[in-house]
Amino acid sequence: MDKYVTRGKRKSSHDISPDPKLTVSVRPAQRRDNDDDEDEPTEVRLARLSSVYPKLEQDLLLDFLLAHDGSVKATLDSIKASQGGHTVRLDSKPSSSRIRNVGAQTSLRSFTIPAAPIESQVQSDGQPKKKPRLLTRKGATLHLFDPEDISQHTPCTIVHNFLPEEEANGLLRELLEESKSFQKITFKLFDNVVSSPHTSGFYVGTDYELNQQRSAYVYNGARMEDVRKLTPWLEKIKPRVEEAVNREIQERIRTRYGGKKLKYQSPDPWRPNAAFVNCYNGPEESVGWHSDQLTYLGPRAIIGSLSLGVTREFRVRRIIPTKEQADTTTKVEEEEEEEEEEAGGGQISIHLPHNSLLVMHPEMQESWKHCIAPTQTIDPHTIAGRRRINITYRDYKESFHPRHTPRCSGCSVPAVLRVVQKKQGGNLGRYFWMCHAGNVPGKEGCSFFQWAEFDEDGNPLPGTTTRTAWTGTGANTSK
Ligand SMILES: O=C(O)CCC(=O)C(=O)O
Ligand SMILES: [Fe+2]
Repeated sequence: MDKYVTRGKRKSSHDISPDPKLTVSVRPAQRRDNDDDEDEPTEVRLARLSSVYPKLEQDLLLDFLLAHDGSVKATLDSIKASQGGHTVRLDSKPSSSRIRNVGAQTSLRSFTIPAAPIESQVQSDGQPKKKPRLLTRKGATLHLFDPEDISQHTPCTIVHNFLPEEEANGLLRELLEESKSFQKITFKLFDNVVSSPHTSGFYVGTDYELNQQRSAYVYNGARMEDVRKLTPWLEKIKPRVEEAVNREIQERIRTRYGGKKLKYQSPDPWRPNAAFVNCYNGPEESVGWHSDQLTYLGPRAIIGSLSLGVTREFRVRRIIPTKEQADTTTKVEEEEEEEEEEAGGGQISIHLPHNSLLVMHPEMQESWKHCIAPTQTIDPHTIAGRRRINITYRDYKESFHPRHTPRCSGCSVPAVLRVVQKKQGGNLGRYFWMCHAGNVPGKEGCSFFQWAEFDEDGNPLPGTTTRTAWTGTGANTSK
């Protein structure tokens, strides 16, 4: 019972935060199911809803309740109003798969957030309108299914049923076979060597890239030996992903950034030339909270992520900044940050079904973290069984090839690109290069540190190679 949503600062009678001081009030015998009682705990409200709609799952009822600020009356009115005309027939016997199915979940917009056409999100002066407030509470998870909700409230967009079915299945079959030889990634976390709780493989397009990856690029302080050529299916769908991601990028610029790309975002089309393929074999396999490495992608990186097989939850949470804004921060981001700060920073869960393409937009890696949460159960997939395959297509930029980027002279490991994600020191949002040897099993890090400077389009500026001793700026560890 720890999933809650709060709206704005309103501490109203409908604030449904779990307050340990609240005692379960005894419901007066004559109370009608649609009366609201200020002191009533969520459990009791849920039980009242459940008594009217016994066949609906508790999770779904809770979602509805939360979408109505905890008001049982408003929830019941809304459900009644939705009967007959709505996509989900709430009064009919719900098959649990239908209710839980991504395609069948109603959107939050349908309930409390006025549905606005995309165009109307941009004001006449070109500035994006403030989005409807939808806040997550610390320690709480807000589940989003609807593409418009996801686009509004996260730095991601999603395309369901992305490929024709036979192609998605062909790709899945091929990668399930490939995944038999995938490895766990090992890295050093503080003084321990840890390995990722899932397996992965890395693919590039050409022989030249393959050689470069083996001889020049460094990951977690080590060379990657197992680099593979894109498989026929990975190669085949690459142009589709490219086309869709570029379309989503333009759509986002138009509808969310007021028609102008973000500072440091590349104006060039996104061109995927590498893919990490992840395999999660069973509900317990996962990937922990992280931001993806910017080192070879540059600032404001964009990633196209295709999911196949078992549906899993992709969780995102904003890294809470302070009021001190860095100059890279956009107006949209400032507003979102303020909201998050007020809310105390919860997490949002995006459900990724088979054959869905998730685009991680340029706000994602610098300001948010993401993970694939371990879970108790999964719905087995007809082809994949317990497994989920995920492909993250990436655009490795020539200007971020290790031959162009700073290298630490104290040890042989090339520097990694990071961003200051914490307020201390007044450098929030600034990029820097640092030695990654501290993350290499068996190697100690050195103090190499250097601020990274880019032009408006995210290209490294020449002559920014002054070496400075590492003093600690509150930077966060990347994956
Ligand atoms: O499996 C996923 O959807 C995400 C994987 C991921 O975050 C990564 O490869 O960096
Ligand atoms: Fe990631």
